[in-house]
Amino acid sequence: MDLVVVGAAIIADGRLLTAQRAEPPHMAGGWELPGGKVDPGESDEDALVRECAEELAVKVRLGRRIGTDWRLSDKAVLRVWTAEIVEGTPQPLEHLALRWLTPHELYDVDWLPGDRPVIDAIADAHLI
Ligand SMILES: Nc1nc2c([nH]c(=O)n2[C@H]2C[C@H](O)[C@@H](COP(=O)(O)OP(=O)(O)OP(=O)(O)O)O2)c(=O)[nH]1
Repeated sequence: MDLVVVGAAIIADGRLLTAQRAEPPHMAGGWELPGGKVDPGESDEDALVRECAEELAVKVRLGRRIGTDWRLSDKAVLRVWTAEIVEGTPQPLEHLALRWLTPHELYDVDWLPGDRPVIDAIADAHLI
């Protein structure tokens, strides 16, 4: 069974929120979608709402799924949903930094390799 990682494409005012990883060392400094691993027995959607609360101190409402399973490695897949913030202002509680990217800035950060096709899909579908 693949390990499932869930990620949120949080969009507000035509911008996409991205977060800079603090660890592990080989990923630190790379930019990703907020999210994390689904716990045993937890639904993907519940995990994503929980991770956004833990990492960003915001309550999110999930929207549509972006694509299907995006392969991260031979053992893990990434599943992504659009999301909107319904409560709070994002704080980098577990990240080095946060950035809101306009469509023009979408490729200005050093995305984790696994995220690049997802960002392409977001751009192609004009989700921001
Ligand atoms: N959250 C997130 N993780 C990603 C993305 N792209 C990507 O390759 N990953 C990788 C990085 C990590 O190896 C893994 C997610 O692990 P994590 O450390 O964020 O998960 P977690 O919060 O549940 O952490 P932990 O309980 O293991 O400490 O997936 C992404 O866009 N968002």
